[in-house]
Amino acid sequence: MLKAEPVWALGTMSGTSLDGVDAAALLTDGETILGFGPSAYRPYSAEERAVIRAAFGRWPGEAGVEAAAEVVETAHAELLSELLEACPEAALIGFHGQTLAHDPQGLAGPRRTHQAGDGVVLAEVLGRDVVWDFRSSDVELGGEGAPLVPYFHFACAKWAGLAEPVAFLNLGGVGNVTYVDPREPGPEVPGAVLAFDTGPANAPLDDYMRLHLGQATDAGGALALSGQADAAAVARFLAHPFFMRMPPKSLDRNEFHALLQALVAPLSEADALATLVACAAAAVARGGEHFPSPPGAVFVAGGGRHNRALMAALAQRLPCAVAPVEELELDGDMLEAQAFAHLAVRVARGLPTTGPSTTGVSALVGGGRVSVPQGV
Ligand SMILES: Nc1ncnc2c1ncn2[C@@H]1O[C@H](COP(=O)(O)OP(=O)(O)OP(=O)(O)O)[C@@H](O)[C@H]1O
Ligand SMILES: CC(=O)N[C@H]1[C@@H]2OC[C@@H](O2)[C@@H](O)[C@@H]1O[C@H](C)C(=O)O
Repeated sequence: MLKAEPVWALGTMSGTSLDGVDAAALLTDGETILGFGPSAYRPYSAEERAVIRAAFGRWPGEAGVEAAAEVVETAHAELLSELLEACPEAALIGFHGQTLAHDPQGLAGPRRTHQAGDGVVLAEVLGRDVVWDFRSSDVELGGEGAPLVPYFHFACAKWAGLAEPVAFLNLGGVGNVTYVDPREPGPEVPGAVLAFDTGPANAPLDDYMRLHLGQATDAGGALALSGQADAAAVARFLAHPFFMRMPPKSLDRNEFHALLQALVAPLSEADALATLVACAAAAVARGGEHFPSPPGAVFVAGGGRHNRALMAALAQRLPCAVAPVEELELDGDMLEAQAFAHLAVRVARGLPTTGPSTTGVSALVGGGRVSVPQGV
């Protein structure tokens, strides 16, 4: 176990959007952020993306999973070797892997979650201790296994010197939010954080663009901005049982796929995208009703903050200021990768990474396996 001195750690995220892998360096003792280091990004090629996409929804041992894991490991090994040249002092790596399937409620079989990519392989290749498989033990102990970034959001609020409750919103393929009260001493203290997935965010937009326009994304939200949201479709979306559940709660990337694509199928392309944007924003606003008190502001990270239609819809629906995390001098493209550096240090120090208020697990859990290079 590491001592409590701060160490440089690298963290990675390969998110549900499947655009590529983010990696970032962080100086932390697992509680306090002491500095941000270099970061790097490696997109997946179209071929690599297809291999991973073919394994979506699959569990270990099923067809295509090994090939997907190999793509994930290779991409991470390449990116992390590069980042280690910029930050050779990094002692530890937090490797999230790529979520292929997530069923913590056991809706389609046993309760389980599946991140492709083997930390043992990466530890050997990179010659560093690798912390990985962050979600399984939380799910095994009854939690949702997600979201995992909230304890890092708490550290970010402290780092930014905030003195009142705020929310951090990640708009990836799926959205997740953390209500943070930085007046509390630590994230594991009851009342310090409340976190949950808000609902689908960019995934339905990307899926629609790919299926109807042969493009990866609605850049800047331009097409959505030219359309009109269908209020009846948004109301039907909000009638989904997910929105009746109390947090903590989490989502599989594709849980809303069929419903949303069917709801917008009769609409024009611009109206369909405007409606999907309105659904993502409405889901966040619905989630905000669970906050114990109104936050001073919602700070947004993840690719969705580049979508002007989505940011405008959020500003319209939320009862407080909405701003990108850059307003706090944080990097909204690297926040998740930095979170896994922070979480790796927490695991190495034996500190919890999730708790009742973030995943619904009944006790504090330090989730993650540590693999040490054997040098063979
Ligand atoms: N310039 C842009 N304009 C509009 N949307 C964008 C832009 N840049 C990124 N996005 C959206 O953000 C998505 C990527 O966001 P991000 O990298 O935060 O997701 P992720 O980490 O893969 O997902 P998750 O957080 O759910 O795991 C893209 O797929 C796209 O939909
Ligand atoms: C199972 C899984 O990989 N979930 C992701 C996904 O993408 C966003 C949202 O859903 C979030 O809960 C989670 O990722 C972030 C990093 C988290 O665990 O905090």
